[in-house]
Amino acid sequence: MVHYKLSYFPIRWAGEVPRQILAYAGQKFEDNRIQQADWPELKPSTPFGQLPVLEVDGRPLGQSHAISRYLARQFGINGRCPWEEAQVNAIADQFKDYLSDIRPYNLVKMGFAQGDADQLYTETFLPNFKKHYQFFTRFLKASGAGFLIGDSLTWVDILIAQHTSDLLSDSGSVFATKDSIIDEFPELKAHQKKIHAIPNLKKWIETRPVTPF
Ligand SMILES: N[C@@H](CCC(=O)N[C@@H](CS)C(=O)NCC(=O)O)C(=O)O
Repeated sequence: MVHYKLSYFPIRWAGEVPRQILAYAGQKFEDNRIQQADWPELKPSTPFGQLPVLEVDGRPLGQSHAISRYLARQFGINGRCPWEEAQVNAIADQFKDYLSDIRPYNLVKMGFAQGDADQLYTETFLPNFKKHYQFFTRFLKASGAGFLIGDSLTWVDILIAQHTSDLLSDSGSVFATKDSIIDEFPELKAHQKKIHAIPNLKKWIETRPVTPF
């Protein structure tokens, strides 16, 4: 049996989608959470000096989206044909652009930078959130099946549903916001509920370590 070891810091962030793909697939894996004090010694041995890293029978793979794509392909949630795979990649790349656009806000919310969180919320987060959730809504409407691409689950459903869930007012996340902003995107709200009701994902979410992001 293949041995999967996912190394990341003890937070959800970039490690959470690979973890959820493994959980969705019912795949046992080593959920290796690295404490900050242990990181400097480990860093030089990783492919790109960063985490997450997935080890597959000891072979390391870096970059969170590459890890997610690899796992998604193994477990049948990377799109059902080359066109769907390309669409999945497009959503994943667009999501990275979105994260890059809202990075100043995220860094302050996570406590990694100083700044006026309220001002960044209004000027940086909100316009970019609305812009991207309009894009994602179009994909959900085109699918008509409650998934972003095609008529079945792909890993970008897991990616976007986790982000939506972090924004909910009762999420316990540092990114929790007013429900009214999610209410403007009913398709995305229903999408999050649908994806997180998938039994293996529901179980993972209920039992995973509680962290602020
Ligand atoms: N593009 C990379 C970014 C990875 C990344 O930024 N990792 C951060 C944690 S989220 C990290 O390893 N920071 C520690 C360091 O750079 O020394 C990915 O998506 O995997």
